[in-house]
Amino acid sequence: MPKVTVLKHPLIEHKMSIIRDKNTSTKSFRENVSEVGALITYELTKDLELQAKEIETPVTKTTVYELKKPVVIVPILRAGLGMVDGIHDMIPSAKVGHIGLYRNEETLEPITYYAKFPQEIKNGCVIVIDPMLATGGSASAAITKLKEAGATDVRYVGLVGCPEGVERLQNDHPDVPIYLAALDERLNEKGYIVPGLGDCGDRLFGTK
Ligand SMILES: O=P(O)(O)OC[C@H]1O[C@H](OP(=O)(O)OP(=O)(O)O)[C@H](O)[C@@H]1O
Ligand SMILES: O=c1cc[nH]c(=O)[nH]1
Ligand SMILES: [Mg+2]
Repeated sequence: MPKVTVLKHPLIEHKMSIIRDKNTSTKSFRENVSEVGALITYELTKDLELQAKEIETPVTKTTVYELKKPVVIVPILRAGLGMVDGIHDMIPSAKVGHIGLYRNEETLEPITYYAKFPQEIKNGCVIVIDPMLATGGSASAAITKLKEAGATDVRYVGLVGCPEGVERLQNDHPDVPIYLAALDERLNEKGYIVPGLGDCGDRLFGTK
């Protein structure tokens, strides 16, 4: 089973308190989602491989260490876009791929409408982003598409998950570690996470 890491950090808890509040403005919601993305990146990347390189500081020659493999960030549209800037600020060399999925509101099955990945997915570390891990159908379908395109080192990052989504992702992709800011109680009858934060895409983009 892949590891599930639920981050425990006062700054993440505080930002989640703002994100979950239904009275938070679109601007503040967007800023806090991106900032939690940046904070999760620290934990998410702590096992990335390094390679040695010789450089000169203003004082002397020395050995420094840089990331060995390329990093590719792949947000699941739309809501995944909200965490891209925070993660990209931490890893400016990362390439960004995109996958567009939406859930059929009745069946909750994900429908793919767009996919564009850089070639580095084949030899790089691929970070799939979707703030909400609800049934897990969207994250699982996105990762399947990435693997079909050649990705081998994939990790998933989200804001809020629930037991149903974690179980689905673990079963479908046992090799993919999961990083979340919070693991909530359950899904409701409409497929929303409880207590959750509502519809993340709508709250990010002001569409409701
Ligand atoms: O785990 P799942 O049950 O698949 O649900 C999670 C998905 O639902 C939401 O997307 P939505 O379908 O609302 O599309 P949007 O991001 O374009 O709003 C969310 O952004 C996830 O992609
Ligand atoms: O609670 C949920 C579940 C799926 N998608 C969302 O945006 N929110
Ligand atoms: Mg979506």
